[in-house]
Amino acid sequence: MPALIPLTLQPHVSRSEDNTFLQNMFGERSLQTLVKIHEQLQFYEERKPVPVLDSAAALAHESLLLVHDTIAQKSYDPELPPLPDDIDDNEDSVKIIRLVKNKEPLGATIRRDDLTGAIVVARIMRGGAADRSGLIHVGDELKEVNGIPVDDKKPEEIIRLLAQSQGAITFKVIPSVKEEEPTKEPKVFMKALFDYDPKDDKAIPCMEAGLAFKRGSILQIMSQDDATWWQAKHEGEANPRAGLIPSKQFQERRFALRRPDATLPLQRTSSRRSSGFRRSFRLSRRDKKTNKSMYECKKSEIYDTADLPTYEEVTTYRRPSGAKHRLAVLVGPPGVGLNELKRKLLISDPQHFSVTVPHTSRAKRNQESDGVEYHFISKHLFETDIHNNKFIEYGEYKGNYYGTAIDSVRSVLSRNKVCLLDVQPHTIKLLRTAEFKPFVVLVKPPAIERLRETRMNAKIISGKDDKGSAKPFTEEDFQEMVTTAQTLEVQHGHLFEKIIVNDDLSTAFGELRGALKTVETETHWLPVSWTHS
Ligand SMILES: Nc1ncnc2c1ncn2[C@@H]1O[C@H](COP(=O)(O)OP(=O)(O)OP(=O)(O)O)[C@@H](O)[C@H]1O
Repeated sequence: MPALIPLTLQPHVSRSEDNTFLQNMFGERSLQTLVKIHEQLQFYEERKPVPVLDSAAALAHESLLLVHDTIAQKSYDPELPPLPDDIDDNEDSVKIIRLVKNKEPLGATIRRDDLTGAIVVARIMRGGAADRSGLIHVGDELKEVNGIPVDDKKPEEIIRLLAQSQGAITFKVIPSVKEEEPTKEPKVFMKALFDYDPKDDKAIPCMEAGLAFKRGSILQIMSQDDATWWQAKHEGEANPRAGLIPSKQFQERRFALRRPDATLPLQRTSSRRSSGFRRSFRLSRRDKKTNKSMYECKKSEIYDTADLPTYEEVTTYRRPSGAKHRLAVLVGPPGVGLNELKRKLLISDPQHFSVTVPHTSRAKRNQESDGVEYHFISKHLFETDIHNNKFIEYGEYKGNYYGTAIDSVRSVLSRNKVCLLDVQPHTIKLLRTAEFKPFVVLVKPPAIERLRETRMNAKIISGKDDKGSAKPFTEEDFQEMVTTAQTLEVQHGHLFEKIIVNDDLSTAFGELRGALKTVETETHWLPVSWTHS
């Protein structure tokens, strides 16, 4: 039934199409409902109704918020019809997108398609403005920005155009046929083993989209879709926007190319002494005369080319109560004070800390007991054990072998004690297993001026002669300590979870003890591979 046109309007309606239009409009049910609501409201307004419930105002407020929330949670993106398969190039169906952009970047990168020459969206940064809008997708072809055609523009020019625009930006795009699958927030965390600054990276497709980080940073990897550029953000960072970082594979390749010397054997930092693995033996020895340079390193010091430090996947770990402790590994240049720090730890809590008992093939002396100063074994057995890789480190001095057996470490750990072990840096990688979960600390010397001040009365056990006599530090010792520490940090920095400067001894000791306490009791990051053995 045609609706009636109000009388007041009738004289103005002369054309038949106007008449049809008005009839249709007044015939619409929604309009009629609105008019009815309007009339009811007017009716009640005049009667000034009293609320039925005292809490009516609060209820109304709550309902309003509920309605707001319901609406806010709904997606009102326009549902575009899928593109037909037989899309004609000359008849591109375009999509007009209007985004309101504040100061943050758009969060998308573009490139010129080699084949078609078109400007296409190369990637969408997770959590960025473009991603959150859900309207722009990888592969979309960009035709216009704010009405300016971009076909003939270089990607850099377009980026500039985008960076300059504030507020609403209108894009005209030809949507890519394949739309990206929405993915769940990934839970992959990587510890960065190198420093990275996109400003120094010529290869990055968009410097502004890069994410800078330092060695030791924990990164949440948001996307590994691209083989060369991952998307990541700093762990715990509230901002959902991801940045570009080089992928593990790509960075490894770059490191391998950048460091042709990586395959060369390491230069010994000191020809004077083969420092390091004598140390873990010395603490448990009473015979102080025959220590030090008596051991010759037998393990290879070849730099492992597989050790290109990029990223290591990590996860959170908290030592279950009663579980074995992580192995506490100390590394540092000769004379820096590792022995002193271990001694202080042992004295501070002998029930809690312990060291390994070394093995030797030399004959037991009268005052010695097997298993106290050393485990005394035959030369033949020592050689068999070497052959069977039973030693973490071993050496030979005056025809006798000395070494730290892996089982000695196990023995300390199985007594539920923290095992303090100091090793040569190249040994660390043998210990990096789920069983030992080594917590590796580098002890560094302070600046040389401070060494001169603090070590005035200290003595270094000289390795120049075989007697191992203790002598005051020389200027050369200090210099060597500083340069060795620098080399250690450059070559093995990625292996250290903690770096302590041994300036004031009690401060350094406090720091070391605090760090050990933290790994014993608190949640921290650990390589994923160590958590499922
Ligand atoms: N912070 C410090 N301040 C002053 N003296 C120190 C400090 N740390 C260590 N020393 C002293 O320096 C000397 C060398 O220390 P220590 O023997 O512990 O070194 P080390 O790292 O074990 O060296 P190496 O393995 O080459 O023997 C000792 O006399 C020690 O008391």
